[in-house]
Amino acid sequence: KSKACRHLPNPPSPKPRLPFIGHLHLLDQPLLHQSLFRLSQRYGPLYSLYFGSMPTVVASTPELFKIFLQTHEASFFNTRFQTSAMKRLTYDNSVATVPFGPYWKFIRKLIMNDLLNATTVNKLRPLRSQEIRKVLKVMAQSAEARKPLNITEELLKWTNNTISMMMLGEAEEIRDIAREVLKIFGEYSLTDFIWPLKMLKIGNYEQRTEEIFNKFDPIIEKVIKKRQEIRKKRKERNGELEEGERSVVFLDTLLEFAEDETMEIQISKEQIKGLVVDFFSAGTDSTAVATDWALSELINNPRVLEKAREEVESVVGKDRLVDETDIQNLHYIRAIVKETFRMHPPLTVVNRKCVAECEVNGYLIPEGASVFMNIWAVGRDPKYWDKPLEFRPERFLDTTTTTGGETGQIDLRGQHFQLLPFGSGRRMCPGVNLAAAGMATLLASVIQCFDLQVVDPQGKILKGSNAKVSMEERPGLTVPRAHSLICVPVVRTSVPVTLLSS
Ligand code: HEM
Repeated sequence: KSKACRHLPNPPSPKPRLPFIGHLHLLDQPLLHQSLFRLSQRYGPLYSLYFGSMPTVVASTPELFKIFLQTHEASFFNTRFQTSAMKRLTYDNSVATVPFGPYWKFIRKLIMNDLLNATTVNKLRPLRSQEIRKVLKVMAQSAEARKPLNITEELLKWTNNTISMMMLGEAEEIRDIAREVLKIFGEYSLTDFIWPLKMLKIGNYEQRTEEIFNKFDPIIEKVIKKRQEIRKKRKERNGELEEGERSVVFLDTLLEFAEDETMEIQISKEQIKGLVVDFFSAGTDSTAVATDWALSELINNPRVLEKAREEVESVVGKDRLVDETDIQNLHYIRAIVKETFRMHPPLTVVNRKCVAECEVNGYLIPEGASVFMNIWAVGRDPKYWDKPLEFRPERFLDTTTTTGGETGQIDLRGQHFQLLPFGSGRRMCPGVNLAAAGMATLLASVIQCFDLQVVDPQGKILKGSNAKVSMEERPGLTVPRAHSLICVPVVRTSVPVTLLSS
């Protein structure tokens, strides 16, 4: 311990701590955020746990989030926790977990300035619009056949295709394997927490990771090679895009950086592949899951749906489909997006690692400890939100004050510590604008075009107050609804069908 911290205790910790498993036996709920919440009611807003041999500190208030993410940002800057599958399948180069240092700075700058900056993202708007049209078309087909549609599955395809198209300029070949990668990222292996098991390599987790890697790697190699060819030909045409050729996608930019010998850091092929997996894992499941929660809340809250519909009709009208550029004028839809993130953050626990011991609220946070910030618990805490279990987007439009401040002013940019679905500070999610705009556009488009009729497991349409969907959660890479959203879409009479098939 450093001199200043020598006398300080660690945050309170449950007893006993067992050999090898530490406190894993206390995580008695299948959902981590719920176990952590339950323990916080007993041990307070700041307590410590051992995940196997990994020391962990759990925080459960916005005031503590601010201390960790802002006041002491430099001490909690580093790598988040990652499983062995994540390490292997991101080529040990995940930007989300790479330690703070020259490579992280370089790649983070590249992401912010060259990939996810407003100009590039705007240029790729036609690609995103096309992917939303595809979802609407599938819904329209299902409506015509009066057949139930697994909307959860369509949303996952939508985000997977969108990210893939923006990143690689194609989606066909990589789609299925990308889904497999995400699936194994969603499982965490006990062996990742308990070192004796790690040595024994219990279970077939490691073997499956290897199998997925061996399928993924040749596909991404092929995609890169294809893109190199396209770039070569484009160079021969002095940068001109060929008729029908897609815009410059993220991979083009990354390859250009890799070839540029004047760069301070020469990005390697392994690092490019790692970033591709990073974007798939960070951007697809999370956006699809959040949109699924939003649609489910709209089904269960017809008042909110009606109000959203009135807004879409007054801003967009009935003669054209919603476009991403409409979102700036759709205030209520944007409030629905925020309200969804408050109640259902896809990443329920924001995670950092302590790189330099420090004092927080009179306790010592030791170097090497993981910090788990339970943002899910704060989103539902009556201390910070008025009637937190009610889905009421209006809270983000009015200026009614709660203990947390004026909720009407709260945004998603990590400055309001009671709402942190995208984290905060220099390691905050760089995809926040892309994700929030994509979600809002998809929601507004579905609201404009369809009524979603809920069906029971036998496929029978439910009516009136029975037409509700379950809000149960299940564990995963992010936290999705426990059951797929299955509905029969019905085209609204006000929408010219020709718009949907064009
Ligand atoms: C609803 C959708 C999304 C949610 C809820 C979400 C949430 C998050 C959160 C909570 C973090 C950690 C932030 C922190 O520790 O302060 C993060 C990091 C990250 N996200 Fe997202 N994200 C979403 C979409 C996206 C998209 C679409 C992309 C890219 C296209 C993306 C790329 C990343 C990357 C690269 C990081 C790591 C940043 C770093 O460590 O420097 N995310 N995201």
